[in-house]
Amino acid sequence: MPPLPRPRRIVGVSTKMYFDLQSTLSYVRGMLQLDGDAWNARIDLFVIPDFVTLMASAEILQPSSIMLGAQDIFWEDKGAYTGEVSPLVVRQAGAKIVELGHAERRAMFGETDETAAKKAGAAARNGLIPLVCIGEKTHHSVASAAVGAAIQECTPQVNSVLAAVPDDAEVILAYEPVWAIGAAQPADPDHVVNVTKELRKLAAGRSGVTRILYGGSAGPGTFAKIAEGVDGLFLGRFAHDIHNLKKVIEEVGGA
Ligand SMILES: O=C[C@H](O)COP(=O)(O)O
Repeated sequence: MPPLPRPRRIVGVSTKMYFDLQSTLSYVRGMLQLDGDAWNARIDLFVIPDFVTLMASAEILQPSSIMLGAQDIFWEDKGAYTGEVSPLVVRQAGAKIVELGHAERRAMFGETDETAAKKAGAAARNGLIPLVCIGEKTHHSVASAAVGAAIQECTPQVNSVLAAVPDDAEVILAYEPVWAIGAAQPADPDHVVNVTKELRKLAAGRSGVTRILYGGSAGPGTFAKIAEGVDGLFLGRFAHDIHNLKKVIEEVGGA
């Protein structure tokens, strides 16, 4: 059987909790300046700021095709859940994407495959695209063992999410090996390609679009080395300089 056509490429950046309020808004304004360039026709672009700047970011991005995301949601839409953020409200605030299961939330805030899956279901129910972060915690020094171990650890992470969303719902999976997040450089390209090619098979029967991104110290120069396995990049620190983001967009968009 010939390989399925690959989905449209997509690049996004999370500000995590790196910026203060004004810095976030000026970064989002900077992204707006990039809109309308030649990449527009070829790739999708998104930004995931903190919750507090979500509505102001939505207003800035309103004239553009740049998609807005939130860094988390709760799995219920309304009720006595003090401190949680409703997927319904996130959608109403202008978000199209919601990031779930990031390694930092798994390590520090008790996120599990089960909670990420429940939140993914809530996202789809509210018309949000779940962007679920998956990845193995440790890196084996022998390359072949590292690939097998990563696939084994990531498979249940992917399957639990896919089981929780309708078959035709759009899903983004961000492969982020935990050991490559916040590092000096991204994971070895062969490792990323070998793991993501296998993970793509887990979603092969779905009717909804499933895109696979790489994240973890990615920046300019990363995409070309792993394009065989992924549909784009999910960026952190190295895209917080808007000039770097522009370079990545041009690389992924093929300009
Ligand atoms: O959300 C983005 C990823 O965790 C990557 O972050 P990083 O590029 O700063 O390592």
